[in-house]
Amino acid sequence: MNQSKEQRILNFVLQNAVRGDPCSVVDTIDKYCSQKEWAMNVGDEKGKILDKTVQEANPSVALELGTYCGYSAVRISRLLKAGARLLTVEFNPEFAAIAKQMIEFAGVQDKVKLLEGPSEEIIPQLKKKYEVDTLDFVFLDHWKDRYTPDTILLQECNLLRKGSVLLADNIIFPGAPDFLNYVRKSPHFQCTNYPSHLEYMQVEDAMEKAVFLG
Ligand SMILES: CNc1ncnc2c1ncn2[C@@H]1O[C@H](/C=C/CNC(=O)c2cc(-c3ccc(F)cc3)cc(O)c2O)[C@H](F)[C@H]1O
Ligand SMILES: [Mg+2]
Repeated sequence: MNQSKEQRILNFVLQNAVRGDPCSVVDTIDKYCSQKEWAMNVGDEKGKILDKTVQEANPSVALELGTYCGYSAVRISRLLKAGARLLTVEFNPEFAAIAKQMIEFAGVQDKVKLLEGPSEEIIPQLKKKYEVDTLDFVFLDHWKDRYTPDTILLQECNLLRKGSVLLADNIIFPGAPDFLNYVRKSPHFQCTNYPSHLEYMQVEDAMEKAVFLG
């Protein structure tokens, strides 16, 4: 049975990156996806915006929705302080298996917990089952029409506190118009837009930061 694209990306990392070196894993995925096969990783240009936002937030507990191959999980976790952790959610078992191997190869498995299942089921479990009080940082990069319902769900589950930072990918392409509307119109969020480009392409894209005001 021939391999999936995601399996080919993982194999390229296993053969070309440096085990235990998250930066080399990130760079190797970018190399493969810019030269061989496009894939929906946040990429290096938007990745730099992600890096700055994570460093500014300096989270103790971070959540990612949509792990995919683990590119942004490795990218985020390499910046976390000692004792800080990233919970990343992925409901596709094949992608979860790839991401798990990617995270372990990068050597960040002690900082990252991959939660396999749909975000709408996992978010309500974060407090009791995963011992989360509130989230300091949330990266939204899963199905674009799920950004808004999951942002509402995070609030309903009391997982956001004054200053919690949400960062959403793909505001322009593929686009998340209802999310943009929701957070920009809400008195509970302070929004900032970061123009950029679609990963590995010369197509306009953007990220939106939405800080919860309580
Ligand atoms: C809904 N709840 C979920 N729970 C857990 N895991 C989930 C859930 N929903 C999805 N997943 C999981 O999260 C991932 C989904 C990522 C979706 N991302 C994109 O579609 C996306 C698309 C493009 C794109 C741009 C140009 C073009 F020509 C074609 C595509 C660019 C991007 O940067 C993207 O992020 C994963 F696949 C899915 O299993
Ligand atoms: Mg994306």
